[in-house]
Amino acid sequence: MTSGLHLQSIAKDFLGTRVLHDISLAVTPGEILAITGPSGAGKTTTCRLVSGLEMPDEGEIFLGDTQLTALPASKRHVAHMFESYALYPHLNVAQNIAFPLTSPARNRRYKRADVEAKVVELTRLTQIEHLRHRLPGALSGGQKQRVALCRALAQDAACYLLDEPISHLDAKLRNELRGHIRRRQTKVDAPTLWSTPDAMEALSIGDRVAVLIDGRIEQLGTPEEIYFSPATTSVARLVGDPAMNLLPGAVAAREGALFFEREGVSLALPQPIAKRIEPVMGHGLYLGVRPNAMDIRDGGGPGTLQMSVYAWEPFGKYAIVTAKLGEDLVRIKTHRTERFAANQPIAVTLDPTSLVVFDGTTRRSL
Ligand SMILES: Nc1ncnc2c1ncn2[C@@H]1O[C@H](COP(=O)(O)OP(=O)(O)OP(=O)(O)O)[C@@H](O)[C@H]1O
Repeated sequence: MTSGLHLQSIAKDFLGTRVLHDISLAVTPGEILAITGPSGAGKTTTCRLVSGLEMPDEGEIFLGDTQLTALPASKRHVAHMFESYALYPHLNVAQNIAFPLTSPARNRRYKRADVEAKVVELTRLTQIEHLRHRLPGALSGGQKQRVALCRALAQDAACYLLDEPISHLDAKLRNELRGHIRRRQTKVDAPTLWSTPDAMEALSIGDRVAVLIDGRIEQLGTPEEIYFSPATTSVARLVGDPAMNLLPGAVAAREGALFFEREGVSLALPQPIAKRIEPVMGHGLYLGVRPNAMDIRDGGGPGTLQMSVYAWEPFGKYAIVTAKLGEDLVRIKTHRTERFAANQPIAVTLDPTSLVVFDGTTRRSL
């Protein structure tokens, strides 16, 4: 007896174009797998394949020992929260949330008091309790989104699919709800797929994260693996706020050490990185530097990079300085609170222990 959700080598075509390639995923009961990727990467299509709104062109989907692809959507016991909400316009908020529990199509019967208790619990959790008697037409986008979320979470499903469940809420509510929903879903005996274009949201909600780019899983791993060891430059570009800086350059060997070099930059690479680079000496490469692994210094000197300020964005305790390094723009997260003026020269140091190196041709990390 297997448990959890398994997607095995799934492929999907639309109008003769392949939009999902060889997708294999496993999500265990009580686990949240966050799927993140840019718009059009295939997140919604993946959810729709699991709930039965689309059929795969290749591959199989199992929920426990049941082959889902052989079942119609109504028999899959999957709670699907749609990105478009899909609320019933003639039912009020409470009736929309209760609908999957009270609909005659369901085999399980719930007591009225139990349904009411679920509605109260979930509307309270999502802070829409006061709207329980409103029709969807009289709700804001963010309120509708919370109704759709409650309707999915209210179900005793064998699998939960939450497609961009909190994207239209304000930042404070998003932060609060992430924690509440994480706590709730890791206690249920069913897997959860959470789709979001916001990679940082994916890292904070998922036990594991799948990064989907152009219909392919670019990387599947723990939030720490995705953040600290992005497998490719595409993942590196997606993750982080701001994302990792990627500096193109080359490696040169001098005096028994390896240096990252580009116009105006010569940086000795720490030994562990140098070892990984040796096999691809002579290739171009990208040096990946997180904005918080750089610091702005008062003076120049060996090991510092000379840049000029392009833009300065203060955020209270820290600021983001965008600076020009040759033709590239580099983003630096600094705890220095003074104002940086446009074109001001700055000296920047890098923390060598947090550098990531990518092959310039394959764009995979070394
Ligand atoms: N019914 C359809 N017919 C044709 N193409 C489709 C259809 N549905 C989706 N696609 C295409 O499939 C690809 C994946 O779309 P999908 O909606 O799964 O992406 P997504 O990652 O969820 O994007 P978003 O974050 O914008 O919602 C896109 O190129 C999209 O245009």
